[in-house]
Amino acid sequence: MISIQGLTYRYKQGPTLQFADWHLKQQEQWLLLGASGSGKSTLINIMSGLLRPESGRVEISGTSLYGLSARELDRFRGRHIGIVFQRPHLVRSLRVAENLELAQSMAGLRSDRKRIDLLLGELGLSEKSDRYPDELSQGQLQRLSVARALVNKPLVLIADEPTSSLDDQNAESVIALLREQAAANEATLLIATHDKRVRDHLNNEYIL
Ligand SMILES: Nc1ncnc2c1ncn2[C@@H]1O[C@H](COP(=O)(O)OP(=O)(O)OP(=O)(O)O)[C@@H](O)[C@H]1O
Repeated sequence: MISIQGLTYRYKQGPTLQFADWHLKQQEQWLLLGASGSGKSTLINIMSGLLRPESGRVEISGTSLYGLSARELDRFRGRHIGIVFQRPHLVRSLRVAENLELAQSMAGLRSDRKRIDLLLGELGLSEKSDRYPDELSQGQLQRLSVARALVNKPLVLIADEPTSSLDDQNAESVIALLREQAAANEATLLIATHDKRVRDHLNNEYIL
């Protein structure tokens, strides 16, 4: 479903990174593990379509990401790849539901308020639908970024260090939320982390 082959990346004033081939099947749930500096964020960005590798391929459901034009890649990413960033990427001047509508229109999809209301309900944010991001707590913002990642029913849900700034209880609940939501949306889940607390929860590991 998602696979990488022969990937390398070279930073101009930095190291050349090589990544072993990897194949993730539909609906599998994986951890990407590695010490600080081992290349997790680099690999996540390449697999998310955000960073063109020096060589190699990333294939998602038969589409070679870096064979697409920039415009096609933007569309594909918006439509099929849900990314939960370490810090939520939200538009502060738009309300919660409007942020999700924006994610739909950026992927070239029609506004689907039913989908938005369903997700906000599942993530305990129904009452915040007309609020602005600045009016939300950290935990609520994190749930909103999960909603944003899932709103277009992506094939893949990718999270980069989703628990690094959280206490034990919140870390547990974010992992549970990602797992449940990936399963409910039939998405493949990939979590990059160096957080040992996450390790017990998923049994597929790719180690850098
Ligand atoms: N813009 C850059 N220019 C040069 N080198 C870079 C750049 N970004 C990252 N690197 C180097 O590339 C390597 C991999 O970095 P990356 O951020 O992918 O690691 P990571 O595993 O995500 O680390 P962490 O867990 O600390 O976030 C590191 O040695 C880093 O110093």
